[in-house]
Amino acid sequence: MNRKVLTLVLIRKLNEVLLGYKKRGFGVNKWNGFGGKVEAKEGIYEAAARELREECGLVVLPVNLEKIGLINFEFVGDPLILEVHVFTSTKYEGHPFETEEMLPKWFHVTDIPFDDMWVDDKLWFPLFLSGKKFKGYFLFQGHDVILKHNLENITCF
Ligand SMILES: CNc1ncnc2c1ncn2[C@@H]1O[C@H](COP(=O)(O)OP(=O)(O)OP(=O)(O)O)[C@@H](O)[C@H]1O
Repeated sequence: MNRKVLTLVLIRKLNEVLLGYKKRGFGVNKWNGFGGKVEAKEGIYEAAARELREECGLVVLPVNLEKIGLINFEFVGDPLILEVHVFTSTKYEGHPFETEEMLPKWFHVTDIPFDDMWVDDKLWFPLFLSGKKFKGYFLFQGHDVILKHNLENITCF
């Protein structure tokens, strides 16, 4: 089984979450957190901080990232498992700006654009928004249909 390790960073203010509109590549035209592939010889926290900076200019120290989720995604017909490590942080520097990859925007927690996000987000975002940690698995058929999933609350990583 092949695995690709990815990061996903959700920056939070009291009542808002920073999302980015993906302009190219995997998940194009969807709102999502910031993230991407962990490179060889790079730690997962460092990778998360690097991707955030590359995609919207915000600077976060790896120690200020809190790991809140681990999700494995499988796509029917594809042997590659996406292992996504989800982080949050309220401690960042800078102001988000548009890059070649993402258009950042703050969303109120009651106004998350689920209809224009990955369909799994609707299931685990409520856990994130209520400060819970979770592990999950999603089996996708194509990019829009979830055939099977499980999601569990955990107390710590
Ligand atoms: C299937 N359901 C999903 N639900 C929510 N989020 C998902 C996701 N599947 C992937 N993601 C996230 O989408 C980003 C892809 O990032 P992306 O820049 O395309 O990755 P990668 O570094 O491989 O790109 P390049 O190969 O360098 O172009 C990355 O944050 C990853 O965690």
